[in-house]
Amino acid sequence: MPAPRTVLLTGAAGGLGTLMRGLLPEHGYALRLLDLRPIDGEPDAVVADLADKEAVREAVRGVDAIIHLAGISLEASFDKILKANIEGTYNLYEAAREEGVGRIVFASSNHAVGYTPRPQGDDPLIPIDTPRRPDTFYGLSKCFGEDLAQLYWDKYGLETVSVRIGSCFPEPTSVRMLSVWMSPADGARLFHAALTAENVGHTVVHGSSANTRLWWDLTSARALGYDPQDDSEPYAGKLIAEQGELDPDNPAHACLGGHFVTDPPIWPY
Ligand SMILES: NC(=O)C1=CN([C@@H]2O[C@H](COP(=O)(O)OP(=O)(O)OC[C@H]3O[C@@H](n4cnc5c(N)ncnc54)[C@H](O)[C@@H]3O)[C@@H](O)[C@H]2O)C=CC1
Ligand SMILES: O=C(O)[C@H]1OC(=O)[C@H](O)[C@@H](O)[C@@H]1O
Repeated sequence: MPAPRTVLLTGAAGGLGTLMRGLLPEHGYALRLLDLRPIDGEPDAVVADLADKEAVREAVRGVDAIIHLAGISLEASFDKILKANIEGTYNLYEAAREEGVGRIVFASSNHAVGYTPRPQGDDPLIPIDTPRRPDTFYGLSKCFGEDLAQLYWDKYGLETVSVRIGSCFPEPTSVRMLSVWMSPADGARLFHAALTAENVGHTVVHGSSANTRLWWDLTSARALGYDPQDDSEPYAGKLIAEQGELDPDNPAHACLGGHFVTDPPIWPY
């Protein structure tokens, strides 16, 4: 596959989309933007719902690859998740197949395996082939997306890198995030590696920085050429002083998915 230049970024108005709009052009990409919501200062962005199959097909036409971030990013009712994350991701893959797009980078999540106990003491890091244990309907939709990606690779030769993102924000804001944080700059490095590595088929990777307190194995991400440069450790002293160490007897501290394993739906719309 020739190196992609023009990349459709779905979910471009969101938190991660906004960070990536700032960082990915430095890696040489021309971005086409799509979101449900208009984006300030981006009059050419496609404002469309993933439910609108015609609009999605038009948006993917002519791009070399897609970074798929759009969707509901927290727990919500099953009906909402079904529409945005399950049907929406299906519509995007169908459009990509019909338009001959060669590769998608799919924003999966740690919540696809959120009930996995976090390593404690000398426990080994969580491997990338750990069994699925979604912690929410949201996490379940990410399992669906990964399986859809596998189907479209096996059946149609459309490649995907599914990135089980930990927490990608400018700074970690909780003690848990010290272990799963992905700095925005490392996020852009990982997306770049996922777009350019050869022969990925469908590859699943963990998405985080090289944190001192890492909970999961980054081998499959590094095999794409990802070389993380950041570590959450400088934030550790302040966060632990404010919040205390994780309590292994608290279910919301005992699993990879953190409070997603215990909280009710929190999507605001
Ligand atoms: N930020 C993080 O740390 C993590 C993010 N992810 C995933 O990465 C992606 C981006 O996350 P964030 O930027 O944090 O979420 P966000 O909620 O800030 O952004 C999501 C964007 O998708 C758009 N969107 C929602 N439904 C849509 C639809 N039907 N059609 C078109 N656009 C739609 C929203 O308008 C929003 O701008 C999400 O898929 C999320 O599940 C996964 C793990 C961690
Ligand atoms: O686990 C986490 O920290 C993150 O995981 C996700 O999948 C969510 O989209 C994000 O809003 C959370 O902050």
